[in-house]
Order: sequence, then structure tokens, then C-alpha cells
Amino acid sequence: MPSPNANIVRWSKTGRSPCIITLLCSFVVSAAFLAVGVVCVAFPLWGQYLLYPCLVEIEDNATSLPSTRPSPDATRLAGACFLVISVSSMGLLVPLLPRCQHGKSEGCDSNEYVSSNYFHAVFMQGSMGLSLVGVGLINLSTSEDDNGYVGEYSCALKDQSTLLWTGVGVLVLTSFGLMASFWPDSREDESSNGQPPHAPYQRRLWHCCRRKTKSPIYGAIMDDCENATVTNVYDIDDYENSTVENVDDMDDCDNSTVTDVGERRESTSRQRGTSRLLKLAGNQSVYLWVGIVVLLARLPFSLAIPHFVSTTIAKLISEDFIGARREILLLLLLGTVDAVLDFWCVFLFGKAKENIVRAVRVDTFSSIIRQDQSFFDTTNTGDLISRLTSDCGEMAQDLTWFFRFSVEAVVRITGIGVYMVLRSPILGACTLGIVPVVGLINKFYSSWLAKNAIKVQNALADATSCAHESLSCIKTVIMLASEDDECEKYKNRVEKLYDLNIQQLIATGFYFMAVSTFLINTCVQGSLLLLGSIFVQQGKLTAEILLAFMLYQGQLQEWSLNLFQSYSSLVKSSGAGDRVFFLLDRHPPPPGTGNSLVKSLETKFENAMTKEDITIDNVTFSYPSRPDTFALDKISLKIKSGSLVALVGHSGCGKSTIVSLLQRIYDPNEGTIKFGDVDLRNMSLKSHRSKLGVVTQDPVLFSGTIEENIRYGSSATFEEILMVSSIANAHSFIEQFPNKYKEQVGERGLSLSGGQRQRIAIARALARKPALLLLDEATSALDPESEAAVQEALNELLQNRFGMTTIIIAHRLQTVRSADTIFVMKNGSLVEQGSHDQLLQYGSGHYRRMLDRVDSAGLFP
Ligand SMILES: Nc1ncnc2c1ncn2[C@@H]1O[C@H](COP(=O)(O)OP(=O)(O)OP(=O)(O)O)[C@@H](O)[C@H]1O
Repeated sequence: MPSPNANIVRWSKTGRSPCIITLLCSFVVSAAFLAVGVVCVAFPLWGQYLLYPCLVEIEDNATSLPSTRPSPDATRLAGACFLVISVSSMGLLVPLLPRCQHGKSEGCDSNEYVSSNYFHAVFMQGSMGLSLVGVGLINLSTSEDDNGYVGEYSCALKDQSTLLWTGVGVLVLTSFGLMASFWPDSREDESSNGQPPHAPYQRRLWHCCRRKTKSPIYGAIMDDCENATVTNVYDIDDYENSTVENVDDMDDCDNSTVTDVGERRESTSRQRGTSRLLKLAGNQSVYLWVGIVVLLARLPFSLAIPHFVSTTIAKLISEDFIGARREILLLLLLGTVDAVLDFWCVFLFGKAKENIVRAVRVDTFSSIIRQDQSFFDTTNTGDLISRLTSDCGEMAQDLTWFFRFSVEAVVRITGIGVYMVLRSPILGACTLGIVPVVGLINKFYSSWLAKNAIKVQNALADATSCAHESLSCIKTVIMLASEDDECEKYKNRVEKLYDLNIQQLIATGFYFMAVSTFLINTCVQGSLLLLGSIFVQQGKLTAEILLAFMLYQGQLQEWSLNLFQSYSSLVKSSGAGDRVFFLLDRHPPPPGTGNSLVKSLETKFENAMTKEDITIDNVTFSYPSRPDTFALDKISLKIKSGSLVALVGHSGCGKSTIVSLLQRIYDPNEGTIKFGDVDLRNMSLKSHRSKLGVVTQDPVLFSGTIEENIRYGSSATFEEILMVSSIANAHSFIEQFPNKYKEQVGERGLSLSGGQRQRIAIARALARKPALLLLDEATSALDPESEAAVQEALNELLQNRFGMTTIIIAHRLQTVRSADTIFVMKNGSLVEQGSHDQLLQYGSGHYRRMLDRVDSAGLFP
């Protein structure tokens, strides 16, 4: 094998790109193989002359041409070997060409070159192995036996065994070389850092698949949601045709009965899911095509085995023990090659499956996480987790099953069918006749299976959501001693899933009983034996052929079942796929794409808009999940840049809703929110949010260290982290932990107290150096002493250092009274505004009444 390093040096010295030259050479070799293969297969009489040189060389460097020519069958066999070699090599080389034809600058880097050379070497090695086996077989079949017969393997097998076993050995070695290059330890994690893996084959396929992954078929990976438009995310036709709403609308327009509509919708969605699934598989075409090529290469080897079994038995019956041993040796030889190629079939299709699962999971998560808040308001988290885990896995599993078995099944069934019809048309027809019957039964079975699969997936999602909810609220569950209730709830859902699975089990059992065991094993085998024995009795058939028939019939039925099951799997997976595709297709309206004027403004004055005065003008808003109830009703207020304002009012009056609208988690139904003169809807969402610091009533931390949590969403240095922690009055308690800032906070920060979590959340908000700080009851969990300290520090920081605008929602009088302006709200409307003193003096009484009801702890009602 050429040394990869030597190649790199050679390349850098000459400055030329040998990559393309190497590839072209490979192509020329492959084309020559292809030509020889075509001639040998199509015109075996001419092909015999082409194969002479092989024989000369093989026959101990004899100077004369061999006395016997290869038989036409042997020539075809050799031709088939050449065809497989050339087609598979071309299939592997083609994806490299576009990368290399533009030379170094277009990605044909040294690694690519190394990988192409490695590939080339392994390819040549593999070709050599196949050639040795091919030539050995030709020699075997063309040698004369003692009686002068040619082509009956009558020469001593040992004469050729060295050649044959060497060929098989080379193939096995090649295979091990390839396996080693794919072994996970020999490469970097592909997904972790987006870097191509080291292993040469892996690297080459990685490049090919990566290019594909970026194609519009996956689409949903968006580096920046602000640049996301429907066209670059997904093929627009698919997008438009595939949302559930559209399907619903279409169906609603129809006057058909409800059942019709339901069935049609299901079948439409299934078809859509199926075609999308196939498109998805297209992204793994490299693996799938190579897998199919290997599959085809393997077929002659595995198909020949029953033939050798029957000829061995026939030879044993005729007491030709040497001949029988020869057949057994050939069977072992072909079986070994078959086994090695089988590994590659399993691996390549499995790899395609894993790639699909990985890509779909990442894309689905990427799509879910970019949904708007209204989606999460109405969708269960457990349900989404089930989509990510179970649906994605199931979909890809079934999809690759389809590719793995359908191609192989079609080829095998055709091959076996031809063999059978040629050998005995009546027995052949009798065996093949069952295929359409099984196909018909399978059609009903698969359509039932698809419907049931959707129910199963839904039930599974339901059970997952239930478990997820119970576990995420485990403290409350323990506190209220409702473990038994939760177990019961989960049990009920699992029972439902169990019932559906049992139904599926019964249907599957029935299918196998009727199709596999009764129809195929019993009826077909019985009729074959009956007919066959009559033909043998009449002398129309030999027992040897009948035996071969029985063996091939077993294979035929097995592969018919595989073919039909692969179809069922595809239909079934389209159910799981449909739900995943729904998530992939669900693109919230691209938020904050901004107009060019605003974009240029933002570039010019860094984050100018978020710092500006805020004007909420006549805003009306209802939550998407409750469209008829207005949380805000024609509210208008102005907040001066750099000021500290407080929102007060009774619980549920709409204070947090204003904070959500300012973050643009939702858009108002009516009215506008402006920063300076610019409507929030026209601003860049990403830059707006990057300038927000938000602390909510119940802040959530991520599992990890305190330092990581404070730095989350910013790039603060450790010194800055220390500073913001001191401001948030968190430094002192952090220092008391054994690992200080490296202390783990546990899942969702549950190993900290509520007050500690809140102070870390304040520090996290400050670490972002926000232009607008939103504190939604941020100090509610703090004791009065901590709150006072935090508030004091916050006031000083906000007012005197950075001039941030701060909006506080608080129930504590102490917090509110220091605000420049206090907005008093009632039932989604603004009823009073002014400073604490102004409101006491001139207010219409709302604030005063609230003050009157402040309790001894200083809390508003
Ligand atoms: N995600 C939501 N979906 C539907 N309705 C909501 C949602 N969030 C809040 N609401 C409703 O909107 C109204 C205003 O809620 P909001 O959270 O703004 O009140 P608040 O003044 O902040 O109350 P509190 O002081 O208790 O936090 C309430 O009636 C509430 O039930």
C-alpha cells in the first residue's frame, strides 16, 4: 500500500494535484475491467481470447498459450467478476471527482488525497483478491480431466486451491483493512466538533455525506434562525404541502364522510411520509449504493451454495467421494467470500441507518428548539422526547431494513425464479405462484400495521410524557405523597401501550402462521415434493434437481417474505416518519428578520434600539392557547431609556405578559412595541435578545458548575463572573461550597436552595451586560437582608454605571418604591403611573389602596 505521507510530500514538491491523476488512473483501470467484463459476459467466445494472458501467467509462466480455452460459462463468470470490480470501483470513485476536479482550492486537500490513495490501494487489493478467485475458478473449470473432459472441475482441485485460497485470503485481509479503518477508536468523534474523521474511508464518506446533509432535504439545520426563510429551509412545495393544517384544510373542504376524510388523510399522510423517507435515505446514497453493489457482488456466492449442496449429495449417492469433497471445498470457498461480503452488507446498511438516525435526531431537535413559545404552550415535553428517541430510531430502522432487503430480495427472487423455470417450468411455476398470493395478504397486513404503528407510537409518547412530568416534578410528588397516583397514571398508559403491542403481536403471529408456516412451509413444500416425486418417478426429473429445487425454494420463500416485510416496514415507518416530519416542517414565522434599514442601524450603533426608550402603544394581547381571553387590553406606556420602572398589580393582571412581549416571545395581537422609533417586529431578534437580561420568578439552572451557569449565554471572563456574583450577593455563599465556582448545581439546579438559584440567575443576567434588564419577581425567593443587598447593588449598577433600562415586577414595597416610575395594572390595563411619591399624592387611589394592604413583611397583596 502506498505510504500516505510519501504522497503528501510528493504532492507538495510538484505542486500539482496528483489526486485527479490518481483518480483518472483508477478510472482507466476500472474502464478496462469494465470493457473486459462486458465482452466476457456478452460475447464469451471473444472473451476467451482476452482471458488467455491470465492463464499463461497462471500456468507457471508458460510461454505458450494454454492448450484449453476457458469454457463459455467460465468466461462469463470471470466477466461477471470484472464487472463487479469495475462497477464498484467506479461507484466509489465518482463522489471523489467533483471535489478534485477543481484542484486543491476546492477541497481536494492532502487528507482527501491520502484517503483517495488509501482507497485506491485497498480497491486494488480487493480487485486482486477477486481476480485470483475468478482466475482460479476459470482454471478449475477449463482443466482437462483424465478422460479429456473440459469444464467439469475434473482436474485435481488442489492444483488450483493455492490460487483460490490466496484470493480468498486477500479478500479477507482487504476486508479487515476496511473494517479497521471504520473502527470508532481509530477516528475522532465525527459529530462532536464537525471535523472530518481521520480514518481514510470514513473521511471520504464523511465528506460525501456531509455535502448531502447540507442539501435542502434535511434543511432544518439553520446556523442562524434570523436567516431562515422557507425557501432555504425546505423545498417550498414540500413545505406547503406537508403541514398538517394544509392537509386538514384540504380535507375539510371536501364533502366526504368523516371516515372517508380520515382514511384519505391517513393515506395521504402515509404516502407523503413514505416519499419523504425515501428522500431522506437519498442523503445516505453513498453507503446505500456501495451496500447495494456489495449485495449484488455477494449474490452469486450465496446463490451458488444450494447448487453445491445438491451436487455434493448427488456425488455421494453416485459414490464419487473425491468429486463430493471437491464440491464441499468449493462450497466452503464461496461461503467464506459470502460471509465476508455479508459483513459489509450489514455494516454499510447499518451505517446508513445510524447516519439517518443521527441526522434526523439533530434536525428534529434543532427544529423543536427553534419553535415559538405558543408551540411549547400547547405541546407536551414528553411527547417531543418520544419523537426524538423512539420515532426517529424506528423510522430509520425500518427504512434501512427496506433498502437492505428489498434490493437483495428482488435480485434473489429473480435469480432463483430464472433457475427454477429453466430447470423445470412446471415446478418453477408451482413455487413462484405463491409469491403474488403472499403479496396480496401482505398488502392488507402492512396497511393494518401502519395504522397500528401510529397508535403504538402515540401511546408510547403518552407514557413517556407521563413519566417525564412525574419525574420533573418529583419534589412535589414526594411532598404531596402522590407516588401511588403517579404510578397508577403511568401504569394506565403503559397498559394501553401493552394492549396495542399485544394486538400487533397477534396480527404478526397470525401473518406468520398463515403465510410463512402454512402457505410456504407446508403447502408449497408439500406440492413441490408431490409433483417432484411424480416427475422423478416418470423420469422427467432427477432427484438431484429436485433437491436443488427444494433448497432454492426455501431461499425463495425466505426472500419473498423479506421483500414483503420490507414493504410493510416502509409503510409502518412512514407513520413514525410523518410525525417527525411534521416537527421538521413546522417552521415558526421567521422572527426578527428585520428590514435592511434596521439592520444597518444596528450595525452602526451597536444594539442602539434595545437601549432606546420603550413605547408600548395600544397593545392588546391574548395567549395563543387562550385566544378569547385578553391578557392585555389596549395598554399604552412609555419607559425612558436607563430608567428603573416597576410593574405592580394583583396576581394575573398581566405584568409577566408585558415582560414576555418585550422579549418578543409573543407578538401583540394589536398595537405596537417600539424601541426608539423602531417596531420590535422589525428589529433583529438575535441581537435584541442578546442585549436582554432576564430573571424570572422560578429561574432554571442547567446541570453543570456554578461558573458554567453564570457564563451561560455570554462569554464572560472569570473576573467578570466574580464581579457579577458579588453584585448579585452570590459570591459569599459560592465561596462556602467545597468546589467554589466549580461546584455542580445538579439537574436544573436542584441541589441549590431557591434563593441561591435566584442569585445565580441574577448574576447570569448581569454577565450578559444587558441593555434592558427584566426582573420578574427576581428577588421573591430572597430573605429581606439578601434582597436589600441585591437591590442596592442592582440600583447602583443600573443607574450609575451602564445606564441600563430596568423593569422590575415585585410584590415587595421596598423594591418598588425606589423605581423612577411605577405602573399600576388592573385586569390587563394600565390604571395609574408615576413615582411612589407622585402616586401617593395624585393617584386615583389604586396604588394607595394597595399600600394600605401591604402586610407586615412589606408585601403587596
Ligand atoms: N402561557 C399562557 N397561556 C395562557 N394564558 C396565560 C399564559 N400565561 C399567563 N396566562 C394568563 O394571562 C393572564 C396574565 O398573566 P400574567 O402571568 O401576565 O400575570 P401576572 O400579573 O404576571 O401575575 P403574577 O403576579 O401572579 O405573576 C393570566 O390570566 C394568566 O392566566
